[in-house]
Amino acid sequence: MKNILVTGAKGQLGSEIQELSSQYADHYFHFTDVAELDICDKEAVHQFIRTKKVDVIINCAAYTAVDKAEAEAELAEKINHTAVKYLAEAAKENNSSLIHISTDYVFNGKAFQPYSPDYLTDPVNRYGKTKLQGEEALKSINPAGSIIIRTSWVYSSYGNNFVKTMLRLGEERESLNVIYDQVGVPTYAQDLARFILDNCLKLKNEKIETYHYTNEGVCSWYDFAIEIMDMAGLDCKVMPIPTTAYPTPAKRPYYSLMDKTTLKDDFRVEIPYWKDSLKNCITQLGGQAESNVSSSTSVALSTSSVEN
Ligand SMILES: NC(=O)C1=CN([C@@H]2O[C@H](COP(=O)(O)OP(=O)(O)OC[C@H]3O[C@@H](n4cnc5c(N)ncnc54)[C@H](OP(=O)(O)O)[C@@H]3O)[C@@H](O)[C@H]2O)C=CC1
Ligand SMILES: Cc1cn([C@H]2C[C@H](O)[C@@H](COP(=O)(O)OP(=O)(O)O[C@H]3O[C@@H](C)C(=O)[C@@H](O)[C@H]3O)O2)c(=O)[nH]c1=O
Repeated sequence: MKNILVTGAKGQLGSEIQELSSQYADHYFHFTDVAELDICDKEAVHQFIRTKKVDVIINCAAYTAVDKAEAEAELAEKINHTAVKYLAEAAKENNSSLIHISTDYVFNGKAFQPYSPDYLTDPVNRYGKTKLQGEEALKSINPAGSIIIRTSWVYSSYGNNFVKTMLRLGEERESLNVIYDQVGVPTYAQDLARFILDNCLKLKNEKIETYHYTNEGVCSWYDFAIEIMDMAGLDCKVMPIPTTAYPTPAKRPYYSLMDKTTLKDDFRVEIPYWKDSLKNCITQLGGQAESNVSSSTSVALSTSSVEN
């Protein structure tokens, strides 16, 4: 039996872990979000981990608003860096392991083959910079049995994400411009949650390992949007545009593919193809919709009923 603390439990990944947790009844879970445990509160973090005798911390808490982070750099830095340091220090003191989640946005997007976990990092925006600072803090403190899992383009039926944005805009508009020259891999938070719960609760490594977990395959945001509209049965026409035609406060990496070889070798896992997982999520959204909107006939109709 492991005593597990999940931070940021109301976010996409935290919610998926929460939903799956009943299938892992041999463990005890503490689900906390900022109201129950603010990870920026050093004393509260130390006290929680010490008094609850936490064995494993799954840090799903983060500042994830990529564009807003350009203006709120200090807050992003506090949550994505300083708080990770507090969690790592508390983990080290209490012999707990820390499973920390990071991002493809630590890379600069200029590569042309998938980034290995030890490839040179060089974030192009504030969010990526603060996430990299968090990784570095964790590595230097090095609590035993801890890992960093970098993932990308996460979506879920919970929280806010690209899939739910596309479903909403797809209902509201006849056409939509979406960037075709940024490529990466969408990741269904439920798949990542399952991977963590199945594989990461009993790690024994002495030195922090960094792994990459995304769904299989590759696409651009444009391809992703086309597939979302198609699977949801929406008529909205998706038009491909270059990054230059969609100015945003934060730059995004053009190329975000990450090499999963070491994760697959070490954990012997099969990872779902992105389109199969997207279908599962859209089906789930449809199911949630039907229970919320009695006259709903399509998945797309329903997204606002589950939007935060
Ligand atoms: N979303 C994505 O596309 C990707 C995410 N990641 C990483 O995966 C991890 C999980 O992401 P995801 O589930 O999407 O994130 P979400 O933004 O959905 O969830 C993060 C949660 O953390 C909470 N939180 C914020 N500040 C604090 C705090 N001080 N103390 C405790 N909780 C806090 C948020 O609350 P509130 O909403 O109130 O701020 C929210 O509930 C993060 O580390 C993220 O960087 C990596 C790649 C892609
Ligand atoms: C809404 C919209 C977005 N886009 C583009 C902008 C951007 O390049 C891309 C994705 O936009 P979003 O703002 O939804 O996604 P973004 O917030 O950049 O997503 C990132 O979030 C963080 C937390 C991560 O860690 C990353 O892995 C990644 O998932 O799509 C369009 O081209 N058209 C549109 O209508």
